[in-house]
Order: sequence, then C-alpha cells, then structure tokens
Amino acid sequence: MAENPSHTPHEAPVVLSDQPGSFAREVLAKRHPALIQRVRDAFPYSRRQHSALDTLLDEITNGVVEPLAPSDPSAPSDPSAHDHEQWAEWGREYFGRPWFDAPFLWAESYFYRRLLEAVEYFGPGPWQGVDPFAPFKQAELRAPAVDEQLQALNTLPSTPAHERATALLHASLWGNRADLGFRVTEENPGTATHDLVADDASTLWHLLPTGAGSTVAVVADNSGQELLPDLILIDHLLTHHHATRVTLHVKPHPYYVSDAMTADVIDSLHRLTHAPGEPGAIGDRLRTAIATDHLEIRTHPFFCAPLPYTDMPPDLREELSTATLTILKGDLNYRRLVGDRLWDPTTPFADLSAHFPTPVAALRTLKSDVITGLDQKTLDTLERSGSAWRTSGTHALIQVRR
Ligand SMILES: O=P(O)(O)OC[C@@]1(O)O[C@H](CO)[C@@H](O)[C@@H]1O
Repeated sequence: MAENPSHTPHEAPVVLSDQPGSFAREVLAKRHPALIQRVRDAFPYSRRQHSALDTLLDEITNGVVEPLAPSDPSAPSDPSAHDHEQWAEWGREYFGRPWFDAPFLWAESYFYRRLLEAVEYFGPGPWQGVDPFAPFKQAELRAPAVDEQLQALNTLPSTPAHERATALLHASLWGNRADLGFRVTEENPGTATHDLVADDASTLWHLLPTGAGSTVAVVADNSGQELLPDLILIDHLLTHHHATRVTLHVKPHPYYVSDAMTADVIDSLHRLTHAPGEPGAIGDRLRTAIATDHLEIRTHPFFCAPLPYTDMPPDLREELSTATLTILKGDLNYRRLVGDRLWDPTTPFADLSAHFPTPVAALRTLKSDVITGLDQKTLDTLERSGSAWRTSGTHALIQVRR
C-alpha cells in the first residue's frame, strides 16, 4: 500500500483505491470500465469519441493520471476549457501517478470529468450539452415502478400528519438507493433493512417548527427515484409550513451517472404534473412554488468538485449560511461532509460536521466505507452481522447536527 501522507494523528486515513479487494478499488477497477461500455453502447458516437473512450479506458486500467487535453487554440473561446486551470491545480499531485494512488474522492470526480471530455460534452460542437447518462435516467423515470409509487401518494391526504411526515422523510432517505452509478456493478442490491443505524429525525423536525418562517437548503443527489421523493418532501415542508422557502441545489453537469441537474428536476416535475390525483397536485404546487420564489433551483461548480465541504468557496458558504437547515442527500455528500476518511465509526458526527455553515441533516443509504456517529452497541451488532453493511446500500441513516 502506498504511503498515505494525509494520515496525521488527528485525522483518520484518507480513503484510497490501492488496496486490492477494497470497495474503492472495485469502483475504479470495475465500475468505471463498465460505465464506459454502457455509455458507448447508449449513443451513436463518432470514431473520434470512441477513440477518446478507448484512450480513457486504457489510462484508467493500465496507465497514469493524465491532465485534461489542452483546449483548441483555433476556437476563440473554447467552452471545454472553462475549468482547465482549476483541474490543473486540483490534479497537480496526482498527474503522472497511477489512478489507484489518488484519493478515492478525487479519482472518482476526475473520472467523470474525463468521461465528459471524451464524449465532447463541453464542446464546442454538436455533442455539447448531450448528457451521456440521460438514457439511463430517462428509463428509470419511465419505469412502471414509478407509476406505482406515484399512485401510492393518493393515500397521503388521509394519512395522519405525523405518519405522513415520517413516511415522506423515509421515502426521500431510501430513494437514495436509486443510484445508477451503484447499479452499474450491483444489479441486484440486497434487501433494505428497516432499522436505521442512526436516526435523528426528531431533531430534524424540531429544527423546523411549523410557522417559524424557516429556509431549508436541500443539496440533491440522484435524479429519478430519489429526486421524486425529495420533491414530494419539499412540497410537504412548504405546504405544512415547516419552511417558507426551499433552495434545491443540483449539479451543474452530469456526474456520478444519475446525479440530478436542472434538466432532471424539469423531467421529474413533468412526471408529477402528468400523473392523476395527488402526485399531479403536488407537481402543480411545486411549479407554483418555483414561480413565486418559495422554491428555487440553484447550482454551483463546487457541487462537482473533488473536494470536501471544508473547502467550500466563500460564495457558496455565504449562500448556504442563510438556511435554517441544510439537508444533504446521499453517500457522496456524506463523504464530502465528514471527509472521505476511515474514521473510527463512533467519532461524533457533530464534531466532523461542525465546519458546515448551518445545522445539517444527512440522509444517506450506506454505499461506501465512510461512517461516523454510531453508538458502540449498534456498531457491534453491525460488525457481528457479517454483512457488507457499509457499502451494500442495505442500511441507512438520518444524522443531524444542530
Ligand atoms: O452519492 P450517492 O449517489 O448516494 O452514492 C454515490 C456512490 O454510488 O458513488 C460512490 C462509488 O462510486 C460511493 O460513494 C457511492 O456508492
């Protein structure tokens, strides 16, 4: 194993991908190559795009990390060059070294940036802005399972308020299993457990008393079967006066396969508004909320950066600071919040999230090695179970720091 310079007595080791058999290694060695193949199969790409995908595949399996290709000098303002300087700085330590030696968080993020480059997403040219993951996202949103989930919402108006709030929070939480990146290699994710490994839901609701005029920031994760329940939860927060204003933060470009962008919010709203009954009513209310600034869709380049939230730039920090509570969805946001490190699982979540500018709630199904804030008894039970509880997506948590 390569020496891990980031391991100081005060901080746990950074997750790397250099350990054979580790989860992080599997993602780089198996998930990323499989993803290249899926994207390739989904589009009528040109010879140049296929060749760029071949080069990327060869590099991630046998080569060393290469910088982004130089921008096209013949194009006066090459849009593909928008973040070159940034990546040159973020990658300085890792260029020329095997992919498996870079921090897992960095390597994954850079892989998605390079995949977008290979398919010419940033242009200039006809493929500019063509989301390579759109076919997978759209298929998921059209799935018959979604019709059933939407129909089930028709029982909501007659469900007692407390039960309804819990059901919607849990739907948003477990929606995080619908992560298409995860499914590239985990076709049949195991059965979800129902007990949460940590459940601070009561603190979350205490932070949002009705009628207090709160603002909630929701940092979204996956589109489709995660974003739909997120939107339904947002409607609940607004209509039941837990918040007067919600900001929904999405990715500025395709990321981790199914991560939500503005286009995905539009598609999900369309799916809701075109469904009969309660889902249609929810969709209409959400559109009204957007039109009246009670719900605002926001994005920021930092949401696709290979960095933890401790490195959040001042403008985003300032923007989020106005929220009463930030809800961070999913596994990657959790890794970025507490740091992508092999913490002692009983390290308090509140200590590791203290840097975040607002009270924060993490809603996450467990799909990577990082875990914090467990009590010893829960940890012992999980360890005794012999299951891959950290990474299989069968376990979930709601952790809140006031
Ligand atoms: O953030 P999400 O969508 O919940 O999960 C992202 C994820 O699928 O990607 C990484 C591996 O590729 C892991 O952190 C996690 O399993």
